[in-house]
Amino acid sequence: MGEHGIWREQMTGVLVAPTPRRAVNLDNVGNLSVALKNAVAIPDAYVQPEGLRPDVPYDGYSEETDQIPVVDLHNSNTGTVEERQRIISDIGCACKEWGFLQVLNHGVPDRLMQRLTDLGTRFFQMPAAEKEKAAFGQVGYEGRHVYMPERVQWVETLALVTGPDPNLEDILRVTCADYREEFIATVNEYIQEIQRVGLVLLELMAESLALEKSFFSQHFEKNSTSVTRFNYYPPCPLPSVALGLFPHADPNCITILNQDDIGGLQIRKDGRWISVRPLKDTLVVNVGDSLQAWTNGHFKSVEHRAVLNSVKPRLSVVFFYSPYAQAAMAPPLKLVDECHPLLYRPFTWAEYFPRMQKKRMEGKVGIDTFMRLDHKEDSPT
Ligand SMILES: O=C(O)CCC(=O)C(=O)O
Ligand SMILES: [Fe+2]
Repeated sequence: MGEHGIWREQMTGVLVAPTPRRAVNLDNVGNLSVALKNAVAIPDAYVQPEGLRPDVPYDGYSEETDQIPVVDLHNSNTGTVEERQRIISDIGCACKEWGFLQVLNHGVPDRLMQRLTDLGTRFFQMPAAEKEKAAFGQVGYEGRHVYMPERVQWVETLALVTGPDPNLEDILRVTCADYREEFIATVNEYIQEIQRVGLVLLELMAESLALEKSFFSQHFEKNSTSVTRFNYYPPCPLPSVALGLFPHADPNCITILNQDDIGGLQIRKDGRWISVRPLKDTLVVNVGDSLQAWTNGHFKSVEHRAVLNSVKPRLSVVFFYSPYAQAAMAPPLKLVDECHPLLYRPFTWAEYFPRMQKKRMEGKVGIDTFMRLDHKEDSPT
């Protein structure tokens, strides 16, 4: 069962202690300093080492923010050949250059997205004891995310296996009595919709690489592996020293994220952190490490992190999508040539996932450690 959640730590009074437990340098934090004027302290475990503290505040939007690719899927099925070709090419560029895009007109009803985020928020706003009834180690509720020894991420999560053997009903069995049925039905409805979007994206991605349209998607149609995770970031009195999620790349193939309108997701491009502006009714799409390897490095997984604000809680619902566990992710010959020598050996999700999980990776190095052909220390762990 879960240990202390963030809220419980607040209850202990640590967050309202009159004297800061650690001196915090508020220089160079831009407009966050205003919000931080009345800040007091947060538990030491949430204070990150200098090098990890966010150098860009959650709403520090820049020119680069506006260059993040936004692709309108409206004509992906019904448009002219040229319109469809344009979408394919935009998605291809986004996956090669950014590993990241936002998609509009994806077809998931706005009402459903809203209902899902409302129910997720309702879950996290329950008392700690209620949430902890849904804590089962790696799945379900987790109120304290220790990432490196002694370092904790300022987030609470609810992780649900949504494929191939969903555990949603088991996880919620003894909690959320008032809205359990509605929560389960809404998640199930959302999963149907988001899988459909995922398959469309995988088809467009394959076409952008001049592969058969079903090259990737055929391995997702039956028994795909998916986890859906609700991330809840309570307001943090000292957002310039804490982190919601440490920098990481997702290990799966593609990630589709539905978020509220607060903001806090940042991606790293060419060494710089860029704040992603939440766009209404838009889904965020990440290339994950497995797809980077499967495409022989033509697509890049994106390093990203979640930063905090001191005023409002934030919720994101993240769908991590991978093929069925035994599907061989082998780069196609078409993507291997003199300029692009074979980088990764074929692997399955069943093989990669447990290895990656055992070794907590920092930043964007997981796939290279385990699957890259020229990696020297690829020893079994
Ligand atoms: O909440 C976010 O914006 C990021 C979530 C994320 O990166 C993850 O859950 O892997
Ligand atoms: Fe992520």
